[in-house]
Amino acid sequence: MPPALLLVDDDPDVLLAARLALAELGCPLLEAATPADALQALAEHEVAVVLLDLNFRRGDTDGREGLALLARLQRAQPALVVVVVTAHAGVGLAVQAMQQGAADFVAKPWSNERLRATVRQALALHATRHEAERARRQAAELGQPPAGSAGPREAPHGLIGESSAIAHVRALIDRVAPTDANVLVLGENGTGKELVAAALHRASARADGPLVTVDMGAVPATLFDSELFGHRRGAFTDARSDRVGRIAAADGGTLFLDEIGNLPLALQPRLLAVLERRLVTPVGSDRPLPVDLRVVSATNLRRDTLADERQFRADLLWRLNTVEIHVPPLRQRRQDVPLLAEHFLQLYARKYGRPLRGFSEAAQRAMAAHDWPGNVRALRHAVERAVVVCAGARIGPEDLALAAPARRAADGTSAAEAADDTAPEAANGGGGEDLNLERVERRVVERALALHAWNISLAARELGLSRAALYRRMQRHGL
Ligand SMILES: Nc1ncnc2c1ncn2[C@@H]1O[C@H](COP(=O)(O)OP(=O)(O)OP(=O)(O)O)[C@@H](O)[C@H]1O
Repeated sequence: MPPALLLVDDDPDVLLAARLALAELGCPLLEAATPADALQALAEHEVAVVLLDLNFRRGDTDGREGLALLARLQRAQPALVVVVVTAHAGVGLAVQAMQQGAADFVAKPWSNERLRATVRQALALHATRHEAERARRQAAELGQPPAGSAGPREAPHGLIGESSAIAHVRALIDRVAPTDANVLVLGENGTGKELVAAALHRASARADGPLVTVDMGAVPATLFDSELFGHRRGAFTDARSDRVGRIAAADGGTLFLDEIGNLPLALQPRLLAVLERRLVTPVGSDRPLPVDLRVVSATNLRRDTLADERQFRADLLWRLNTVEIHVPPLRQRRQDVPLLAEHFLQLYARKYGRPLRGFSEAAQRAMAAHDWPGNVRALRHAVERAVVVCAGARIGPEDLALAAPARRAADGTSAAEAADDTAPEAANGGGGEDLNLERVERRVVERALALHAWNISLAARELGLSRAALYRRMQRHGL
């Protein structure tokens, strides 16, 4: 159900007229005839926009009550978008309302077209505010918790864990962040490399500047120049307007080059040239622009693969890895599993409104024995899934649905081997071919991941999916 539009007026005829005019917008309409009704509607429903008649009490002409209600509505819900309605002579009042935070105004008698256009814009504004709020919450979740709310071992890096390995990573971040040194973050997929990059940015002198991420595995070679360097209008057929490239967008901040190991050899000199000269020339322009940025890059390739000049140019590597931070796989820091699991449990219990009492002992044992080939991301997905499906007060091993390789990994089989022989018979009780679409999909996703050593970009390419689409599937299957 989309959030509602609340109409506040004590004149039933005006309410009816507004209802008729706005019905075609397709969002739920609520009505309130008094301030108390309006505040109650706000408490009981998800409201995006309020259409508030400032002179909602008949005979009231100075709009005092309307303005007071405007303030109370905004206090109750800061993301709310309020459009005020005034009598035709009341433009001064409308201006006053807008100074107090109303987003727009409509004068009576209104034109239905204008009213609809205004409300449409208000709904769009609410969607933007809502999205910004969601992004803010997500950023907090990802490691920028609001002051005072972080757990003791979490702040300020957002990197949870008490293993000496993660303590070492945190100490390196502290030491390196204030310098302008380029940093290369190494580690398997899902170990937290992006969190490290974000932590470096936040703790640097560039924290007030932008942090711009480029997934080097996802930029098609044909769009590389335009995406990174930008283009001028008319530079090629589809260039209808100027476009700022990602590198210029990071000016004054940090450029995070994710999956740098996937940058084709042929394109590497282009990136190197920009990093060496600190000048970027948009496609179709002959004026290089100076850029001031710090580069953090990340890859899941092993150090020795990266050092192989047939894959990666030594001069580019040398530019990127002034400092290297290695984030170890979760199986090498198993002490972090309980803390991370507990953190994700609290996060998702809140998100899904499920007051769970923790993990059963068997679940804790299963998590401790698991190999976690997908690292922290897989743990996060497993706990989210468990929170959603758990029927009891505590999460059991069956809720976690750890993939077969995990359970076998505890007996010594490697995760990749086990992923490779996830037998269909296991799923359908031993006979015939298992054609259950969900299970087939899970197996295929698992195989692609195992085949590419959990390199998300390569597995996504193999499956013909975008990285985001693969992440969604991994999440659904608890991988
Ligand atoms: N130490 C940690 N504390 C809390 N959350 C973590 C930690 N490490 C990873 N995560 C979480 O795990 C998920 C994966 O982390 P992230 O995206 O940083 O990994 P990555 O190594 O960059 O993965 P990829 O190589 O696939 O892009 C994210 O949801 C992140 O918040």
